[in-house]
Amino acid sequence: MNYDLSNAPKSSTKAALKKMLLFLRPERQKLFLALGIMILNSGITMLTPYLIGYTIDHYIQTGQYHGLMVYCGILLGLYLVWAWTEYMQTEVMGSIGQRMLYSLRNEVFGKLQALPVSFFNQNKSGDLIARINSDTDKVNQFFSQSLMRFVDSVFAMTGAMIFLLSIHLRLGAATLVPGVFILVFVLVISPWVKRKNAVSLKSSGALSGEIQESLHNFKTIIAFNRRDYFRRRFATANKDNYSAALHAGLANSVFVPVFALFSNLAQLIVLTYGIYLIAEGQFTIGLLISFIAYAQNFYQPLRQLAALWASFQTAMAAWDRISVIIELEPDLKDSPRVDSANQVPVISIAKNQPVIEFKQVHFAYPGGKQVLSDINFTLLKGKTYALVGPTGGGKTTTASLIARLYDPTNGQVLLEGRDIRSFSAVERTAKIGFILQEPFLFSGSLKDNILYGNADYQHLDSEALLTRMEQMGLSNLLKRFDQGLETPLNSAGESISLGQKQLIAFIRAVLRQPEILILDEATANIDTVTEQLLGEILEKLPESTTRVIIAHRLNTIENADEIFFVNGGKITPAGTFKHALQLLLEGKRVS
Ligand SMILES: Nc1ncnc2c1ncn2[C@@H]1O[C@H](COP(=O)(O)OP(=O)(O)OP(=O)(O)O)[C@@H](O)[C@H]1O
Repeated sequence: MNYDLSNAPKSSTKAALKKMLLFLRPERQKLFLALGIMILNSGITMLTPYLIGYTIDHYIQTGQYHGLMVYCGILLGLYLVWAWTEYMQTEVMGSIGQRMLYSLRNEVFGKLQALPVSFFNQNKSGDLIARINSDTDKVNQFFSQSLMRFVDSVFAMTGAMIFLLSIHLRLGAATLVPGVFILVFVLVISPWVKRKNAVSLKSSGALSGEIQESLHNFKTIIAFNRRDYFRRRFATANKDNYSAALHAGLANSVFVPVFALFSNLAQLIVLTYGIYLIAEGQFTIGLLISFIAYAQNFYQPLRQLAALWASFQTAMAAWDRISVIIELEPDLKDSPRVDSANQVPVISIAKNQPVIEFKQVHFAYPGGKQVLSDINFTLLKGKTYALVGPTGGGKTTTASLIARLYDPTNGQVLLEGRDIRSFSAVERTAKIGFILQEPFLFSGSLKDNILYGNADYQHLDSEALLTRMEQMGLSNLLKRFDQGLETPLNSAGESISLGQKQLIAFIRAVLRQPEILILDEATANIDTVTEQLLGEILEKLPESTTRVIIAHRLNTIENADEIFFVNGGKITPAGTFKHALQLLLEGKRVS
């Protein structure tokens, strides 16, 4: 399946909005509350100019100062309520935005946890970080700041429009004509603006990807003195981002002068036409003052809408980048037997029975060439197997299929006689332990790292854990660490050696006592004395444990019960250790 997010199709604004509203469902009540407050706020904004005009015509021009005082009091009260609604709408919408940001990030991150390895092969982590971190914040900013002003503006404009048309139909209609031009302009220009914003977000994702890649590989960069090369690559990505951001900024700002021009035009129409109407005796000064205020109430928010519209377009482009992840369906689907209430009981099979079977397995990485074709072999419970073969021959790929990091493109992998896809992830990972070529460590203590994913021992204190490790012969390995179980580690494991990292991965996998233990070059960086110790520990594992060892160092596989030669898309039994050695030296596949 193609998981490349950079080629994902863009959705229409309407479809994107629909999906976004679904996401806002839990906030329905709060949104209605905010809407109520906004209506009150806009109602006051609409009413006050009319009251001012009325006061001028009825009390100031006639000299009735008592009435003037009463209306001033009413206006003061309304302004106080208006100030309260301003505060409340910021408060309510701000909290909706923050909650949305919180659940959006959880949702996207949760989806990433469910996606298969091939997704991460096809997308740069820097870009994914940008999507989780800054794109979600763009959506939040729209919700917590812009949406409220957006709705506010729409209300204010609708109210102003009603007042303008009902005070004087013709003058009102003439005042609104420039608004129609603005509307047409917005409709025509918006798709272009959204596109510019999408390009800008994409390039800032690419920039994060570039930063992440060079930070991740900083040692190699320094060792090979490739700083200039990466500086140039960064400069290119930075320039692309700069120019995309500049274009997006220009696109976003195109609204402001156009809106301002047309709203000034509207003021001109009100003044000239209004004064003409007063001269004709069809209009009063008070009404003209109200009218000017309403025209402002209509065009002021319209000007604001220009900026808000840009924020909306950015949020929509960001939402596209987020929702494409949320909607991804993992292609590593479990077969239905896992989900049924009457799950097939897992019966432990006896020693020397088939534990793993490959049946006509074909495999190719997405967009890549065929790595394995028509593979058939069986691994028996309790035996030790070795996979040997030249670099790039397909050993890790075979091991990844045994651990179901990928599904075959064709054919079937059976675990204990059942399609491996019919096991839940929990069942499968309890049975299979995989020590990868590059051990994964996270920040915390050595103890945290070796108990990672071990539900049985998670609760053990250090003393109980040490006793358990002693029984399994693992405690001797702790001598390779100054502070034993409490040795602090950072996420990249920079504070310890590669061999030490492999030891941690080894202890972690062995402690779980899986039924099948796969070691992919797991001891390549460990000295021969310690390696012997590891060999003894592997010997101590229950008799029923099946071991699959991938190693270039031949002494590691000397004691294997069976050796497979992996090369050129084929896996063939290599017979004795001597024969395997000969094949490796010849570097050719068995026919
Ligand atoms: N994530 C990937 N995406 C695309 N192709 C890949 C990926 N991983 C491996 N390959 C390709 O699949 C083939 C087999 O790779 P694999 O890692 O299984 O070889 P290997 O025998 O384990 O090599 P080594 O001894 O170097 O570990 C290689 O041609 C490699 O380029």
